[in-house]
Amino acid sequence: MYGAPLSKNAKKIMLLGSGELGKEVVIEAQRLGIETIAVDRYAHAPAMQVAHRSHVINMLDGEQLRKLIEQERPDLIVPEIEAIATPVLVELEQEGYRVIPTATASRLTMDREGIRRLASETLKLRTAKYAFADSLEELRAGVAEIGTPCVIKPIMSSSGKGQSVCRMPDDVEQSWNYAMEGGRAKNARVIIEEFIHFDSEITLLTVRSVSGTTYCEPIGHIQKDGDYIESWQPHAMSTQQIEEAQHIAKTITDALGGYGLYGVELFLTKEGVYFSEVSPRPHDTGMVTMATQDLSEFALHARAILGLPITGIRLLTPGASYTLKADQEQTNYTISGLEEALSVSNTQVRVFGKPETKVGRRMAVALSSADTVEEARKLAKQAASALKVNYE
Ligand SMILES: Nc1ncnc2c1ncn2[C@@H]1O[C@H](COP(=O)(O)OP(=O)(O)OP(=O)(O)O)[C@@H](O)[C@H]1O
Ligand SMILES: NCC(=O)N[C@@H]1O[C@H](COP(=O)([O-])[O-])[C@@H](O)[C@H]1O
Ligand SMILES: [Mg+2]
Repeated sequence: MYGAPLSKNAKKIMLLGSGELGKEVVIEAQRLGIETIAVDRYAHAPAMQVAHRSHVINMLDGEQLRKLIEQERPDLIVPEIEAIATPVLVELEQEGYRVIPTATASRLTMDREGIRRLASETLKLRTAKYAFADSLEELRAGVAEIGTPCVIKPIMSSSGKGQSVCRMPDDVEQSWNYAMEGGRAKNARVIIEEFIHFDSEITLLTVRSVSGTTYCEPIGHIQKDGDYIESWQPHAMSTQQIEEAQHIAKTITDALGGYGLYGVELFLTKEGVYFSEVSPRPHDTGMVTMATQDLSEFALHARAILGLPITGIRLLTPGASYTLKADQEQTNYTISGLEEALSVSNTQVRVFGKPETKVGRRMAVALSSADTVEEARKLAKQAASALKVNYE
């Protein structure tokens, strides 16, 4: 039971992080008559453009974060990125605020160490071998222990920022410097992971709601430099692989708890399924569900966090997504080619409206459906290739 947005009985959600994923969550929440507040580190972020109001703060600054939450008093605090002062969210939860899915889930997934130790050491899930390092010297020792090739990532980063593959011991210094430039927080800690030669990788979207735990059909994807380029649904898997994937997803999401949609990232190998990481929120590769499912991952997240039932998730058609990325840093840009992209059959485009481009920044995505995944992938790629970022 709640009133109209902006009225005294409104139900308010506050998004911490306001990128392309949050923009769709805001749209879905508004379809249910929710008042939405978008927060991020910069103005005119995508979700801010559709929310009722917005704030620009440094979300890694606990004082600023607490002050804003106490001023707005949202019913639900909905983290949309990792880089947030999560200890403050833990305190606020103890004081009676609701954090989605839980403050502990956002604290543990804020950095790669918390979630990796939970998955591997506490829950005994199969993961790549790993070590941590706080300095170049420790990194050399970590690489010697794990062996090459290995993957080196800042413990707090996303979309592949600061991530590199270290192919031989001589690469260590370059990987260290790259990680130091790419990390989100000024934290000089990295994870070293054994390189897994997987056959394919998937995201298993897993929803925890008042109706229980439900899984979407698996989403296959291809990543380049640690960031997703292309995804499709459903990804062909054996019954045994599906069972193993769902078991891992259930184990990790039960441990993290709460209501909401999780993106469980898994590697499929000959030796079995590996847990890679988990987002306690909609996943970038899951944007494909806007073209494939009756309820997209964003609609599912909105329903779940509001405590509303989810009686089933229907895959209506195979589909695919393909991203458009910028390759320069500019404040003035245009996107061209929409006419051509939308001439591709069964295709939609989402333009995020980010105010600036950066090298490798995702600016839009093409979404296509077809009778087969192969055909959908071709269409989405064709549409995305027609789009172009132009700079002044
Ligand atoms: N140990 C590994 N072995 C092989 N490939 C890996 C490994 N770790 C990461 N990768 C590759 O890099 C991609 C990105 O890694 P990861 O998901 O850890 O980074 P991220 O920055 O958290 O990305 P995102 O925020 O987009 O999920 C993976 O999807 C996979 O393709
Ligand atoms: N892999 C996580 C992911 O895709 N997150 C999405 O990207 C935004 C940041 O984009 P930006 O770096 O372009 O501002 C986040 O706000 C979220 O929507
Ligand atoms: Mg990932």
